[in-house]
Amino acid sequence: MGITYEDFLDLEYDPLDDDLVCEFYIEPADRMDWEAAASRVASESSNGTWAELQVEGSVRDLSATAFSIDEEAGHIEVAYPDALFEPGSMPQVLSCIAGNIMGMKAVDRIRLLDCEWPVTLVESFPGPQYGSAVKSEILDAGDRPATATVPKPKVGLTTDQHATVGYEAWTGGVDLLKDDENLTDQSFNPFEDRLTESLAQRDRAEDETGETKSYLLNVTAPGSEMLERVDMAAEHGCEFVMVDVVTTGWAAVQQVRERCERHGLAIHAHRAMHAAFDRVPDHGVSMRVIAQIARLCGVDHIHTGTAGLGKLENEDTEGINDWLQGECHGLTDVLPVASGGLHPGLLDQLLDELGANIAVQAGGGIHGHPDGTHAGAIAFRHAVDAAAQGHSVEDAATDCPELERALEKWGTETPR
Ligand SMILES: O=C(COP(=O)(O)O)[C@H](O)[C@H](O)COP(=O)(O)O
Ligand SMILES: [Mg+2]
Repeated sequence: MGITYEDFLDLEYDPLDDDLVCEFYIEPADRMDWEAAASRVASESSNGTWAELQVEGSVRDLSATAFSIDEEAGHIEVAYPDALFEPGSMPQVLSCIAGNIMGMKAVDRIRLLDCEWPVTLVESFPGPQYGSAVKSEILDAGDRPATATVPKPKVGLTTDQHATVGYEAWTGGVDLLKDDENLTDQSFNPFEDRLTESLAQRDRAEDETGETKSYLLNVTAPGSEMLERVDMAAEHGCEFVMVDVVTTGWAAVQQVRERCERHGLAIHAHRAMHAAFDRVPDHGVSMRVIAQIARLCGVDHIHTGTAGLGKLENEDTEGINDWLQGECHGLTDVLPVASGGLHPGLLDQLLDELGANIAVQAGGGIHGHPDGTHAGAIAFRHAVDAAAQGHSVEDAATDCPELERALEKWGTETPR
């Protein structure tokens, strides 16, 4: 029996409960009508190809089905049979639903917009260990956002300078020191030295403030080295690790998740490079899907933007955050991180948009304070506390000179 790509289309098909259903935006190529393009997407992303194939037996059980086409919206839906996927392997799932189809000539543009994950596939992934519960299980953030800061300049500080910035920020009220996305193990600030010296300053800050403080240590590294860094974090008493999830790749994230399970370490996902996939609105993979992948793989926090208030392009943050903290076959939720161009003057607007069950991160918005890091941290934390109680940052500034100075410098505007 011969199959061609037309066999991957059935507009009467009703997806099974254990099908993975993916929604794509597509622009069919000139020579392709909508049905042919939708079929080619289903075919190439499951087990077909451009040529007619002679196949026997159960091969067809692995074929995907394009079952809905909305030409006006440019959206199609494709149902993938559970048997197509290797349980628990995110690389293999993505090699299907975001693989060759991203570059095939049958479509001029294609964007994976959203996935409906079936319980069978969801249960094959660990999901987060803590999720937003880190705010109370590890930190003292309670009902307010967790706060974090990245030393700036993002790389170049010595280990001593880095740890000192941490001390200044922690004693100013920030919960978490965070490495920047490209700070790993460089000669000017070696990984293990940074870990031990920062944690020594963390201990000092905890003694002085009586608050729990911790460190989002960037363990990003090739293969087994990254796992060794996770072990070092645990050995030295750190409660978190940070991973650049897109540049390391999802198989590596899954390995880190497995290692972190052993140590009870929470995972902070930095998403550097995501914009290569999600910034151009008519092609690639949406941040919504990247966030879904990250939750399945088991990160506890992930950057999802600032609802347009910060310095970076943001997709539909609210929809992503709602999914990350919504029900999905019993998966633990994920704490969304708002970061990128934030400063104290934006925090009431930010919480109006995103609520308080988030983490908020500021680098320049703390270290760029006219009176330095410690004052910047005081201003940031005071603004967070006030915003979490529904007060404006202007009102909050009346009893916080450091916040008043921050507002004098940055006002309540988005930076450019
Ligand atoms: O270092 C920062 C922000 O520093 P600053 O506070 O100085 O802007 C983060 O890398 C960005 O937030 C990443 O972007 P996103 O959070 O959108 O992934
Ligand atoms: Mg950064």
